[in-house]
Amino acid sequence: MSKNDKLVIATRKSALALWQAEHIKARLEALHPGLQVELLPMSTRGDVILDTPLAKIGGKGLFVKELEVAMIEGRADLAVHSMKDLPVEFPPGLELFTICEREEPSDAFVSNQYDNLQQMPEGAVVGTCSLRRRCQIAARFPHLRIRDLRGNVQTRLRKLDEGEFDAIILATSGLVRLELGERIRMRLPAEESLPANGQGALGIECRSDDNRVKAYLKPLEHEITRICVLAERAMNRRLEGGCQVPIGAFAELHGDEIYLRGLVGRPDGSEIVRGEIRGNKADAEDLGTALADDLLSRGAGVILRDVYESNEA
Ligand SMILES: NCc1[nH]cc(CCC(=O)O)c1CC(=O)O
Repeated sequence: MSKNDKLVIATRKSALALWQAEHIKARLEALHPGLQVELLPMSTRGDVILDTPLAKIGGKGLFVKELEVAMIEGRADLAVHSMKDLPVEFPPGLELFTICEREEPSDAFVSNQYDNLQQMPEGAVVGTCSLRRRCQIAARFPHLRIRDLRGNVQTRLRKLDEGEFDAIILATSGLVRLELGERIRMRLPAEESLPANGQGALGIECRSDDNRVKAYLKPLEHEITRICVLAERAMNRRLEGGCQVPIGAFAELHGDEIYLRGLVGRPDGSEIVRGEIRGNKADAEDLGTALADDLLSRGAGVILRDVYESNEA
């Protein structure tokens, strides 16, 4: 780590992505005096195609491809991702090196009229683009109408304020990062809305062979978060679930014990298979895989097959 060294962070241009990149830049510069960190803001295909549900246009990878090319070509050294949005696999030459401390993992209920979902009357409209949120709300509140809501955090709030929706559901961490936490009327407990794997945690991707960059990133690693997120992602990997299927996965660490909860459901909420598992933190990935197998054996396998078949038809 020489004096006057420089790192470049490839980032999307949404307010949340820029906040996340700035946050990591500030942490790196505070940790390593003399290090200079620059942002390289880029548009990705996922940002350009705004009017189609994500599941239909190829899913999460769309938001990271351009950033990864920039790292492979050496125009950037790292990329900061929401762990939730990251595909399970990485291209050759790149890896997820750092998992940073998780902030609030919950989903947030945002409305200008209501304090919570329970208060909403027959036919009221809830906006979300996440099948996972849709499924869990539809199962508990069949009298509500759920409509697709895409766009970045500000766009979604604008659509709420313009009256297109009576309430919307967003990730708590995204709102808090953008200093919009006061818009939250209720943080949904995990029993009501089990979060997505990795929700609330940031991950940093870099070149596998770049020890200079890795040395700078090392102190940002948060072991507890890594253990939890590894268990959650292992569950998703075993389910081979993309974003066409509602899947929730949420791990907590109590001492050395992991408590992992998972669910697989039908998008209309007509069926949800839930499970949980406890075990030692050393076995994080095995626990995730075991919970996935348990869910598959109790009906999740049928749901996954049905959803994929109906997509192909
Ligand atoms: N899918 C969009 C996305 N990706 C990450 C976050 C912010 C929360 C996080 O870091 O997990 C959000 C917004 C949201 O879901 O409301």
